[in-house]
Amino acid sequence: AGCTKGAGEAAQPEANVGTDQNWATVGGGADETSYSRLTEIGTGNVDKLGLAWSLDLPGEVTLEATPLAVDGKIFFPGSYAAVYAVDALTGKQLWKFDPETWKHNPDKMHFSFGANRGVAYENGKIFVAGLDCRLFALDAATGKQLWVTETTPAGSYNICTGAPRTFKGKVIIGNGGADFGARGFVTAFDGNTGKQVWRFYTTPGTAAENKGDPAMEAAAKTWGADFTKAGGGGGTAWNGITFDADLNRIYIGAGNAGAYDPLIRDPGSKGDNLYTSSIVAVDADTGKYVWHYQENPRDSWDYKATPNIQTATLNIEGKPRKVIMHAPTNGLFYLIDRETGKLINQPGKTTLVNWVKDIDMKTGRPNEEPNIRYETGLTEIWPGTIGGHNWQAMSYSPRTGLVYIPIQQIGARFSKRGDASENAFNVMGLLLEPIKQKDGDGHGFLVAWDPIAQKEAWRVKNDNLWNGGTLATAGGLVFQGTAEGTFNAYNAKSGERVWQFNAGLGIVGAPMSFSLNGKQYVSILVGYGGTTAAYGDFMNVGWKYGVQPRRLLTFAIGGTAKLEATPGPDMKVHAVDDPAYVINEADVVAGKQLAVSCAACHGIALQATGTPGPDLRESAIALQLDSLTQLLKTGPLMDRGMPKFDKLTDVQIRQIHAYIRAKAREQLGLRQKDNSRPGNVKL
Ligand SMILES: O=C(O)c1cc(C(=O)O)c2c(n1)C(=O)C(=O)c1cc(C(=O)O)[nH]c1-2
Repeated sequence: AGCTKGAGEAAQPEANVGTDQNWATVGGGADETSYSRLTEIGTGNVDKLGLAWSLDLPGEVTLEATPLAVDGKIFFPGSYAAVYAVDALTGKQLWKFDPETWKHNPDKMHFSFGANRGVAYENGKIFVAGLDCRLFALDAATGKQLWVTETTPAGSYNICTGAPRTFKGKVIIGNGGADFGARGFVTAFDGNTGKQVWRFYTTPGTAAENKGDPAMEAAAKTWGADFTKAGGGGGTAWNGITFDADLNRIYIGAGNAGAYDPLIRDPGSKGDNLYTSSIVAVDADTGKYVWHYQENPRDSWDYKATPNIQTATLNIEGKPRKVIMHAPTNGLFYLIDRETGKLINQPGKTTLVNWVKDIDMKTGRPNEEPNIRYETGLTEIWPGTIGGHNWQAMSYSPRTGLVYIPIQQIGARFSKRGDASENAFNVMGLLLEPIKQKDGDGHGFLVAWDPIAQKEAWRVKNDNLWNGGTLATAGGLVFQGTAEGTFNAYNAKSGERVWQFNAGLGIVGAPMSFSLNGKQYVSILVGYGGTTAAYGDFMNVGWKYGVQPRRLLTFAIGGTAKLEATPGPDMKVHAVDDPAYVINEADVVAGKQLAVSCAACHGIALQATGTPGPDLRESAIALQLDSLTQLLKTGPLMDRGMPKFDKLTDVQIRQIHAYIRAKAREQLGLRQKDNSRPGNVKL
């Protein structure tokens, strides 16, 4: 298994990289390279690539998952973790399983945004985690539930949006909630029984809880005495988790620290706050700590190590090295020796980065730029909290030796004072908002990155910021969907766009490829969304709730199927006013604060663009007090993802209604725009 012939100097060993016939885990192979070894679809015939079939998915909203293809069937989760099984040849739905999270643990719907990043497969079973963090095992043949287990404690702020991964008869899942100080952990369960095998926490607990656990005792030394009282924690592993069969390890991508401001979450300390913003290697059988590499010591900016963690063997200066490749949200690209957890080379900057000069190669610690820790109260930082690269999978091709990263160029303003706009969120005492200032800000880029030279080979600019993950293939192609609804293929060496398909709706998920009866297919879920869709004012892509269908698309050479034409993007907000309605200003002020709970699904300051819920300024239900009251109190749309808010009083509902009315009038130019910020966001 040497280097691929004729693939150029940078070619790397291809054996065992990625996957071929089946695409049995969200990242393709266990190595999370999102690489297909199939070659039928290539640069020579991609112009003949066409739609083989499509499946409409009524009722779905955001679709973030990479589907799986196993032995002729495609499996994927919808927005709220309903699992679909589809015949891979015909696109016919075979079965659907719905975990009905809203019945089991409806409170968790209050801090959700309708997204699930994937299912796992092993030994004839499909595994999926509901938003409420119950983990289900299903019979892949029938969709029948085999077992279910709770993965988080009752009453926790953890939600589960990530894909489980399987390894050696086990299934592993993490959770989210760091922004609210939830303590992160991953748990491995027996795939046959659902019994817990081990659990690894990514931040320490109380002294009593840490006692006797060396990894937690070591981590606790990097936190002050009062962090548990202050509610500090985080490090939630809500996306990247990778199994390394060579070394029998699991790599955990731990999220940001919560609260973001270290003085709030960890008063009286200057510690690193392990294992937040770190990759942690643990033993796959026992969950015992092996090493960690912290990308952002004492994280203060919502930087997360959660993007997908790739494993590979690269020939570097003539020697095979077992590596991890990682592009976390902080904008750097890390090449790490996976045996030791040490950096192999100086991390490169994949996007606009202003928080760090470089990394000290002796200690592995960043040499931070001055005034990035809001020393003077206001800090502008690139990348911002949305990240230089977020959960959208990057891919790696051994044939080019390049990694294909869905990059974002975006900054954030952090402030402890009142100098922010209505787009700012006050998250536990710290104001933050995304900012666009420099050329290229607010755009995504498909970046081809050389991990050994630590430099860019080429980049393609996207029209919008928040785009899909990538697929690299042995046919010399890179596939990516975009916010504006195109599905593109590029020449993996040159970055030239060689194919494009209009998917009719923005894409955030990643494509995958599989082979059936000797023919290669490429599939992708179409369903714009994700947390960044809530920044409607900042980034209008024009997708409307309930207008463009959510779909699974499958392509093959010679495919001739056509998508039914549907309305294109509409940048206008069709706000509705009732001139007879008299706005009570005190209600608007109170309603604005209450409406913070609506932001994840209806947009920050009610500015929605492709969010999982409608734009309330256009919503017939929300604009009438009676129907809004009915909706919030009785929860008739809970099965569609709209929570019940039965703890709200009539007065509070009236206040929310006044705010919706006011925002509709602002939109129509009938009222002065209010750019002031809402109050503190704390659960
Ligand atoms: O701190 C957390 O635990 C947590 C969880 C999640 C999530 O569960 O999806 C996201 C984030 N953070 C986050 O910071 C982030 O940018 C993000 C984007 C998305 C998404 O699906 O679009 N989820 C999350």
